[in-house]
Amino acid sequence: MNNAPLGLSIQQASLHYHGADKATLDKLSMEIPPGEWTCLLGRSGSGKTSLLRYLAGLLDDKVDWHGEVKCSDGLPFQHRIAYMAQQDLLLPWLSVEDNVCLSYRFNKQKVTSEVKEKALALLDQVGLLPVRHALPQTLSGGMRQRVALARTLMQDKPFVLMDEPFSALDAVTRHKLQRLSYSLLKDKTVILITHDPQEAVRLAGQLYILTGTPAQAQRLSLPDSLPPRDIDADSALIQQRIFHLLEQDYA
Ligand SMILES: Nc1ncnc2c1ncn2[C@@H]1O[C@H](COP(=O)(O)OP(=O)(O)OP(=O)(O)O)[C@@H](O)[C@H]1O
Repeated sequence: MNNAPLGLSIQQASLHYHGADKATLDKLSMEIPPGEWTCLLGRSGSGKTSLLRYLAGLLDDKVDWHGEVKCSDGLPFQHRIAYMAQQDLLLPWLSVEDNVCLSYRFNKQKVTSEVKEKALALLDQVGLLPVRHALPQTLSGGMRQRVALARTLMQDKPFVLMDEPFSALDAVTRHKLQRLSYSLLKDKTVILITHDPQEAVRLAGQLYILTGTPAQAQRLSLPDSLPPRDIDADSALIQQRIFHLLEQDYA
């Protein structure tokens, strides 16, 4: 099987919730390059989550959608994505290890010894092997998001859609988890929604900001350095520009 990372092209997309007065997105175009992180910013309500949920196939019966979504290999996009949300969505009655294997249970696939081995290897990578039998409520927020990250990796999909997965964490834990996620998802094509300009500039291979009502996507340039970036003068300037664009859109 060819495991080369895949890209995605979204062209002239419009999304309109049934019964809503006007469209949420209109004429939105984005190029998502393979094997990179594409970060998506925008004021609250601009339509970031709607876009991701539509791509994940979660809005098919709720919206009218026009436009083209094309994978670089020409095959359908849906069913080839993993989704990681702000809430870790761990099942409280399952152990850490069983939560990581959840997609197998959902798909009624057997959790074989090979599957278990893979889950344990991933828990080791996210530093949670010692707590594999623990229940989620006994873990800190950062640990729970690491379980969610291991579960996302367990699904082994070429596309990973992340909706503010680090936003509830303290600054240091967030920083560590950004670095860990970036290294473990290195062969994946990631779309990350964030409200944090610093996080966006740190992780983005590509940066879009949704502006206007209905929203369109505007691409911003990034420093020449490779992500994950440290804060320097160039990245601070881009953060400033993001703030400026967001402020204008809130006005
Ligand atoms: N099920 C729904 N039916 C009708 N309108 C909806 C529905 N879900 C969201 N919307 C509307 O679509 C718009 C975009 O919402 P969305 O949650 O995608 O924005 P967002 O940019 O992700 O916001 P935030 O940053 O606050 O999470 C909002 O005006 C919202 O009220």
